[in-house]
Amino acid sequence: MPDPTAAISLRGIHTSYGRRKALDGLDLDVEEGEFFCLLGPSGAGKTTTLKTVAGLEEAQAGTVSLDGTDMTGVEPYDRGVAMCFESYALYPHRSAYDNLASPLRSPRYKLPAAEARERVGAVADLLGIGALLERPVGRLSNGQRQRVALGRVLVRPARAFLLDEPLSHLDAKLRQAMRAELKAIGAVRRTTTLYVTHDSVEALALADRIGVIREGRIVQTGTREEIWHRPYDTFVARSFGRPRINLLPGTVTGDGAFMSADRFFEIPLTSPTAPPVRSVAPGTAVQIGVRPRDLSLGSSALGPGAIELVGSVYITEVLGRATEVTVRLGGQHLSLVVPRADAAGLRPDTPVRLTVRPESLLLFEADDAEGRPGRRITE
Ligand SMILES: Nc1ncnc2c1ncn2[C@@H]1O[C@H](COP(=O)(O)OP(=O)(O)OP(=O)(O)O)[C@@H](O)[C@H]1O
Repeated sequence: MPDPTAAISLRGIHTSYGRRKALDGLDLDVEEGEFFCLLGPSGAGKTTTLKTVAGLEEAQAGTVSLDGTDMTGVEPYDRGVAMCFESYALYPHRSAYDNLASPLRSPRYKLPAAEARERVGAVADLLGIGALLERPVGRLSNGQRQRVALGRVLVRPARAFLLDEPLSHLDAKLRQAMRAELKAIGAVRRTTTLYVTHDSVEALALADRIGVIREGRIVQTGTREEIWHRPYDTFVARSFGRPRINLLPGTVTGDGAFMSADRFFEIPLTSPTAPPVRSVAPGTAVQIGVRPRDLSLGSSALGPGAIELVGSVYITEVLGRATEVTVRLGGQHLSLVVPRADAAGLRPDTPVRLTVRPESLLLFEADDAEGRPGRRITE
């Protein structure tokens, strides 16, 4: 059943292009006024989801409801959503102002000229293109054009904005600045926004909630905290955080510890502060997950109760003010990120002690033979 209170509600959406499944029973609810990021790798079905909401793509099965109303048979134009594509269509010979104002001249809005001017001015200022309004779009940089394209969506009075990777053509610095501005626009307008990205940093920065999509289905929906601390499976865990979460294969022992696959090290799973583990039969193949920033060098850094591991340095790599240290533990590698000063003097083969708090450990089922990601076992 669609959620009648949700601004956007999708149920059981199936879409195929020929024999290729793009959406495979997708369910999604975006609440009124929410900034919702749909995150997933290339080909996961993100653009198809947006097009389905906009009515540009007809699903073979499933329902789309907007504000509780079933959209079956409703034309895109009448759905009241504004969509911005990654590839943007602008009028190159017309000014940025004209490009921004033209949607407001459509019979749908017919805004009084003064109000249209005011809306265009406000959006242009937010997007940092206020000074470029007189210039023909053909003479703007790619980044500036992308902002005009985004502006064309944001000027419209819409029940929802559908944005497909709108920052993808911007350089890193501008992306960061625009993220903050987009967040501000969201907060001011309180217009429901469904935002597609494959960039987890962007999703974490912008979203009220995130939906992680894989192979045409939503794997997990949650706030950034829920998704970070309680990832549904190893796919979601790997999708967030750079360097990536360490996932080491092993088994569960009879006395409730994790034993690495090469039997080189053991990690207790029953410390008083460790998250409870669903009961797993001894011998079950599992993976232990530890994020690189949750590991420290030296035995005392994390206080009493921390778990200690002993290995040797494999390689170090400076990442600005921090250093990524890859440590060899028997046959496996574990990556940690430490302040640069802590890594000074580390050379390949230097013996090191690592510590981690029990509460930072995540336990997952093993990924299965077909590559299906293992689900989280820790509560
Ligand atoms: N018009 C089309 N014809 C054939 N196959 C398509 C078409 N549009 C999408 N697909 C396929 O459907 C699947 C989902 O595509 P979609 O564009 O929704 O993914 P995406 O998550 O947006 O990816 P990207 O980040 O690369 O844009 C892919 O396998 C894609 O190749």
